[in-house]
Amino acid sequence: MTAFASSPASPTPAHAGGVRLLADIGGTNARFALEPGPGRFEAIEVLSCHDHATLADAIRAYLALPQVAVLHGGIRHAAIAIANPVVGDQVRMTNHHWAFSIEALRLECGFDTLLVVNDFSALARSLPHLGDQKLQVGGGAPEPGAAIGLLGAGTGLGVSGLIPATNGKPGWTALRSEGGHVSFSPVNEMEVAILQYAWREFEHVSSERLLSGAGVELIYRALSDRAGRPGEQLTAPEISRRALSGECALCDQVLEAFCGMLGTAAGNLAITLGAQGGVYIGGGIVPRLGQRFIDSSFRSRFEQRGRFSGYMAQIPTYVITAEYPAFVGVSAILSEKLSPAS
Ligand SMILES: Nc1ncnc2c1ncn2[C@@H]1O[C@H](COP(=O)(O)OP(=O)(O)OP(=O)(O)O)[C@@H](O)[C@H]1O
Repeated sequence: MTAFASSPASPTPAHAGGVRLLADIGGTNARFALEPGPGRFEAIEVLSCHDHATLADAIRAYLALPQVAVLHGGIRHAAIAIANPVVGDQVRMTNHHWAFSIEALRLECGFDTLLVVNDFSALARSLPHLGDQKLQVGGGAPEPGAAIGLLGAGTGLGVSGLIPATNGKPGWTALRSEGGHVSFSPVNEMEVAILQYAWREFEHVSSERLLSGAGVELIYRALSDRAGRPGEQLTAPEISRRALSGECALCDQVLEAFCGMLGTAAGNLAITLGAQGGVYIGGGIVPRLGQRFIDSSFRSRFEQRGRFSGYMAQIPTYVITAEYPAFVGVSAILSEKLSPAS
């Protein structure tokens, strides 16, 4: 478990319905926070999904932590962003074994309200509120009111976006997308070789199979095989570490391939949505690459679009630098659901 300092107290009023519980559940990390008042995130903790048999166990473990328990006298309202499609009451994670009924979980935890939404739909809702917690990587100014794209590589590849609200009100509608599962499209010989290697393991090679932590490891195996060193295995964090320290040329090639492929995927999303409001990159991997990502072929691959290269050159791309942006989105969704009763 990793603990982080609480955000500083702010003068926003307390929620009338008491302290709220917010969670962002990925295939590897379960991030929790308490929200005593609008936009105040406190007692942020990151638990490992693998340490808990069920999501209910992880929630109970978080709420019982001494530094958390002291801040709440029981939770009435909670919202969870989770890495899988959410349709109906039954939830089954794509990249982890947790599965549950939303209503059964609500009753088990004793909440009045439990909202469960897709993690990238929640993250998309946070984009208009990021302020300076993003870093622009190329392109011009975003076109006001135009669609916005979002993708993030972590345990999986999350995809979403924002389109202007269509109900006549100001604001945005977040897309419910499973765009990480589009078919991977190689654009050069090396990527064709990586695809051919991936076909040995998967009948359908989606973008997520390569643009994720497991994907970094697969690219490493593919390029090792191509270099005549088959069978080498390294974890994604170790590949990054060796690449960034300069001690492994092959690892650096893997990161370069990963960033280039992400550029193509981001460009595909931009051109499909007409995302002239920009494309945002989230997820756990890219922020860990720092300057190496900025210096990579990501942006040139984003723009490499034949007759549409000029169109793409105008579209800004951003790396999300906020540490816990999904809490902002999931908090807004819960507030909307409870408003004005709470
Ligand atoms: N330095 C690194 N370089 C490359 N990959 C990394 C690095 N550190 C962690 N990873 C990989 O990132 C993944 C975890 O990503 P993240 O922190 O976004 O988790 P998550 O929110 O649980 O994922 P998701 O929301 O996609 O299910 C793991 O596959 C891990 O191997």
